[in-house]
Amino acid sequence: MLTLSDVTVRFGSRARQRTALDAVDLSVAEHEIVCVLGPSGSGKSTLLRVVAGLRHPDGGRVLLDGADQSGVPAHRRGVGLMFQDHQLFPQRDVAGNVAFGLRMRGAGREERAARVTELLDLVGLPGAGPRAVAALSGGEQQRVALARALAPSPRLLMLDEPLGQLDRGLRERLVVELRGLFGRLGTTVLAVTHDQGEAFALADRVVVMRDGRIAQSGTPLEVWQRPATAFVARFLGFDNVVPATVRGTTADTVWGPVPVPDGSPQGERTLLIRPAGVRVGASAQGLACTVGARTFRSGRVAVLLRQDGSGDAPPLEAECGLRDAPDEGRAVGVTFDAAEVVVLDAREDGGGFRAAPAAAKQSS
Ligand SMILES: Nc1ncnc2c1ncn2[C@@H]1O[C@H](COP(=O)(O)OP(=O)(O)OP(=O)(O)O)[C@@H](O)[C@H]1O
Repeated sequence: MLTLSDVTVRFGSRARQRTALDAVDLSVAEHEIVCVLGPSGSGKSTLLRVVAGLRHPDGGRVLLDGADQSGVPAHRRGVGLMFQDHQLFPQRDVAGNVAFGLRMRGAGREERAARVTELLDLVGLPGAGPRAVAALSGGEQQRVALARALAPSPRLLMLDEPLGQLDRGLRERLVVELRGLFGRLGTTVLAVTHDQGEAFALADRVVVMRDGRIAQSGTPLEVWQRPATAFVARFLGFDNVVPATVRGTTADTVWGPVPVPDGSPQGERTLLIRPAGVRVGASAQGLACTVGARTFRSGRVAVLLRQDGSGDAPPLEAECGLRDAPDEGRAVGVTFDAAEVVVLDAREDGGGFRAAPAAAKQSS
């Protein structure tokens, strides 16, 4: 349905040019839900704007159903776009907002009224047509914005941070509803978000962006289980990511030898140890560490461990159950579970990116 081929977008004058999209190739199949994920400034919104026709690419092509869109204005592309601040018209009631795109298309009064009723039922706001948008909660406004974007039956629906403004509980609920709704309607969706939890819950396929390029594309499970690079791993909220030399089923790391799964790539690599694979036991066993900070997270405890006698080694994060998490200051021994260790394909990719994982983690 949608193909981006070698799409490049640059901003600014020649002297201070910034490449927002750098030769991006991306395809979205009919009925597929693709979520583009990435830190602030990685090019997510620019990608949507190029597809919507709100920004012309400096290079490359955008194809919809095989047709080149250069020269096709935004309103002729048949794509719906919902922005993060939902931009409802405050002077119109709910029905007036939902009917907006239909009115632009010249639909008659009866057709509009029937479609508004259908859409408001669909998004769980039956009978809300006469209500003033200012009197709606954030979540209700979000549903109205969604109904408005869906009303003209766009062949492709694009969502920019669709649930960005909402509190976490509501977001988690709405994201499940959205996935169900798109599935029932067979809507093709391209959404962008910086929230990995949202992307993983909504998408059939996740595309991770970094500096205007695609760092990884795959199903949520593929990306979660096997991040392509250290950058992707860190963006997903994993902090136990270190250089390693892999020989056979052992990796040599700053934390000493770590077992890796059979058949892992060999040589100079980057290692990811999931917190669930860091086993905390009695101090006589394994790597000697001292328990540092503990953080409660979704019914589990993230425990930061400092390796004794090694000021240089980064802290190790372990995931413990609520009842068995060791107290701060306790001396423990750490062993590793190879099943939770991933040898990443390339050596550390320079992705010393540390700012976003904290934000990404909060929502996980
Ligand atoms: N109109 C513009 N003029 C100049 N630079 C721009 C413009 N729009 C975007 N950029 C730059 O292009 C890059 C990509 O921006 P974009 O808005 O696509 O990122 P994003 O991933 O959507 O970020 P966020 O999550 O913060 O919305 C950034 O470096 C940004 O500063």
